Amino acid sequence: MSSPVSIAETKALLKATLRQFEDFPTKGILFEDILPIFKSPKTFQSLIDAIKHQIEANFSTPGSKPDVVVGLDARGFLFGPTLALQLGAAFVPVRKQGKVPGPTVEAEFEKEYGKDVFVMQADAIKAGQKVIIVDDIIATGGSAKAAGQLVTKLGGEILEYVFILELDFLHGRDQLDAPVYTLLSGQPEKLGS
Ligand SMILES: O=P(O)(O)OC[C@H]1O[C@H](OP(=O)(O)OP(=O)(O)O)[C@H](O)[C@@H]1O
Ligand SMILES: Nc1ncnc2[nH]cnc12
Repeated sequence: MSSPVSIAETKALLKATLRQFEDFPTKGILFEDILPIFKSPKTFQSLIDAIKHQIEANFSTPGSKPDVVVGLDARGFLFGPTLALQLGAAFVPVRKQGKVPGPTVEAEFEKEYGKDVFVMQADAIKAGQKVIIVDDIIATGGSAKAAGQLVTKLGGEILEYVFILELDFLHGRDQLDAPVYTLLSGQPEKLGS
């Protein structure tokens, strides 16, 4: 595997990799496409390394280490399991309604372009477990807030939310009751870091 890259270089790689599509999935939305990240092993690796180092720096004592990484359906599944493995933590998916068998907890939410329902298996998280919630993008914060509600319902403790990109003009982080870490933040068409 390639040698480690700095956080600054990781941000530059990510910024150069993201691309935008107008009026997707609905008119008026400028869609940020993160999928090209996963076409480049160097960019994917540096993304995982940057998030892992940040988490290990902030949650390093034995009692503060994450037990579980929760990833949001569907783009949080692209890197959540890899991150969990690197941290030595479990991975738990939050899924959209109708996909999860057995007893569940559910939360309705609104996002930048519509409404949805998130579902988690009721035995997915044990009371007192420490949780990192990951997703690709925070826009209005509706999705992340709903995922956080499910974790809290099961007695999990949210250490931090992690996103690749924050559309900061939508103030999504104001919806969240735990620290937020993002690699990129800004206007979609003119990303700042
Ligand atoms: O902050 P919000 O306004 O809630 O928006 C952010 C959410 O929207 C996107 O997911 P989407 O629901 O489009 O699902 P997908 O991952 O299946 O494409 C994105 O991956 C986040 O989960
Ligand atoms: N503008 C956007 N681009 C990609 N994913 C999103 N999820 C919510 N808003 C989004």
